[in-house]
Amino acid sequence: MSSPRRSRGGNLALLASFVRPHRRRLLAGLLLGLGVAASALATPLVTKMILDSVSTSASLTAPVAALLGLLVLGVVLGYAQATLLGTVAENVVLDVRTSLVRRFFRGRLPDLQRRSSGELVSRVVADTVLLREASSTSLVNLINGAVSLTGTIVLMAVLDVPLLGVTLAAVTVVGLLVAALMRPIAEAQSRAQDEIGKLGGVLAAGLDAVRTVKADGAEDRQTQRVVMHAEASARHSIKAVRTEAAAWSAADGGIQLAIIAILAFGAWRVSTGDLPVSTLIAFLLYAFGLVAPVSEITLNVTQLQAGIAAAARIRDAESIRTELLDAGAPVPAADAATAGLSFTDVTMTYPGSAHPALTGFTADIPGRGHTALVGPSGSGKTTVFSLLLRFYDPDTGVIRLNGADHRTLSIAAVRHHIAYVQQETPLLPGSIRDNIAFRSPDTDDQIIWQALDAVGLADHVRKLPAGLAEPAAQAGLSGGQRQRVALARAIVTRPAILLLDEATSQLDGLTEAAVQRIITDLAQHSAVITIAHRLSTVIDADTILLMEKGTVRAAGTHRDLLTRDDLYRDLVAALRIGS
Ligand SMILES: Nc1ncnc2c1ncn2[C@@H]1O[C@H](COP(=O)(O)OP(=O)(O)OP(=O)(O)O)[C@@H](O)[C@H]1O
Repeated sequence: MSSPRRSRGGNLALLASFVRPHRRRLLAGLLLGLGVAASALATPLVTKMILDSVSTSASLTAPVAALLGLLVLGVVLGYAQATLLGTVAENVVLDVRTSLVRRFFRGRLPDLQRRSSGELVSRVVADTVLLREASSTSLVNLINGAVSLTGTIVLMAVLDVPLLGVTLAAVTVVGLLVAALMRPIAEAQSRAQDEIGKLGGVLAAGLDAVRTVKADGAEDRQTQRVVMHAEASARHSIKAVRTEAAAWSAADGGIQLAIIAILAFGAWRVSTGDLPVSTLIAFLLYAFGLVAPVSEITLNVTQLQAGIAAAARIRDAESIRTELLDAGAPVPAADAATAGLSFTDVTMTYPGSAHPALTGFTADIPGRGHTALVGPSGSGKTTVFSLLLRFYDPDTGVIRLNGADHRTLSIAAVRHHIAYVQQETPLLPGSIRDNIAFRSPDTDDQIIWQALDAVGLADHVRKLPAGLAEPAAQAGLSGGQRQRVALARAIVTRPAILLLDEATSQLDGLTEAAVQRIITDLAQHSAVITIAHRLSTVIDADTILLMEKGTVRAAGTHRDLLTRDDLYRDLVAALRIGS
């Protein structure tokens, strides 16, 4: 995704919006910077006083002391400014990182799925670094540089107007040249960062699928796909660096040329008696002093531009809409008449999709018992789960939970009511304990061990060097064991509804038996809804909902459907789940 391009004014306002919460400290940083600039500006004037004292044989003590005082003042104020601005910069980065990460985890699924996770990671990791300099140091240094430049020019005017004319001519030419180079630099920097975002996306996807990449011998091709973006980024960055170097050289060369012109013109005026030598020396000191603000302005404008582009990308990531997790009513208590779930004529089309995933889906699922969803690929089984978890809302129709319209309930309350075991069960960061007590981190170890026992993993975990504290990623868990960890996570919460998307593969005998036991056990007091992929699961289901093209084609028990539905018979035969 390329970053949005806006007007310069709009971009500066965008950058300012990140800085606004820190404006007081930024202002203090600016004032300290002005102090540094003032002490630097006063130095040549005091130098002139010393030179004049030499010719008039006056005491040198006061001007030398003033010079030392200015030196100490400059150093102290400079130190204070650097630490203050550095702290502001880190705080801006921390604020942005915190708000982005919060937004990503609270983001609506459709918005998140439109972006690659690698790109989102690069927003938090890389773009915030560019924002750091721009949002504090560059902004303040730019103002300091401009003030120093103006101050230097004013003091030059006080010293000698004809020499100032030479200086201004040089500064104007340099300024115009540098300004012309700024836009190409900004564009190249922005393109380089866009490529880094894409690189993050391709790299993360490739690493997620590293087993497939290796099995298919695609290491080099995959590397090339990532490196292609790194190369493109480097190409744009090199272009930016070259143009920046041209801007620097123009600025530096222009000022050096001005100094030579001042020296030649000034020396001639000294020789004609129009200019005292001390004035020429003071003027030259100011001319040398011009190098610093001019290069400061050049450097900070380029940094500011990079930061502005990063700010635009960060704001774009912030357009991910968040879920209002707590708005709405709690889930009503179940009574005999209303307990469970009902779908009435539910239709749902994924954003951007031409065909509905569910159409006229109607079903009643009791508050207790095992309901299995069976159907061909793409028939809408996962979509039913996504609607129940409120990852999406139906376009039309009503879902009721214990009699209450699902949409009037708070998302947090609905999800609290449900445990979800995905087909692909990624391990979460942290230990085995963290993975199982994910929903309630203070769950008692005894309950965790019971859950591990129920899924047949207790012996395996006991043998791990750190037991429950073993980092999950290092615990050497097979696909089936990972699904059992997810099952253990689901049952420690004693959910009112368990959604289980059964693994199509990876189920060893032990896992299959554990799944079976848990379904039977939980179904005594909860609604267990499975997307069933094996015979043992469907045979035991109290009700099977046979789905086709986003709707319920038939409902009944395994035996029922075997006798009366061709599609079910075909599915049973094709999946080899039938007897
Ligand atoms: N995020 C999405 N965006 C657009 N269309 C989607 C999305 N997810 C699913 N679909 C489409 O919605 C329809 C139903 O998909 P769903 O995943 O619910 O089917 P399923 O029965 O679970 O399939 P499977 O058994 O293969 O997992 C399919 O046509 C699918 O292509």
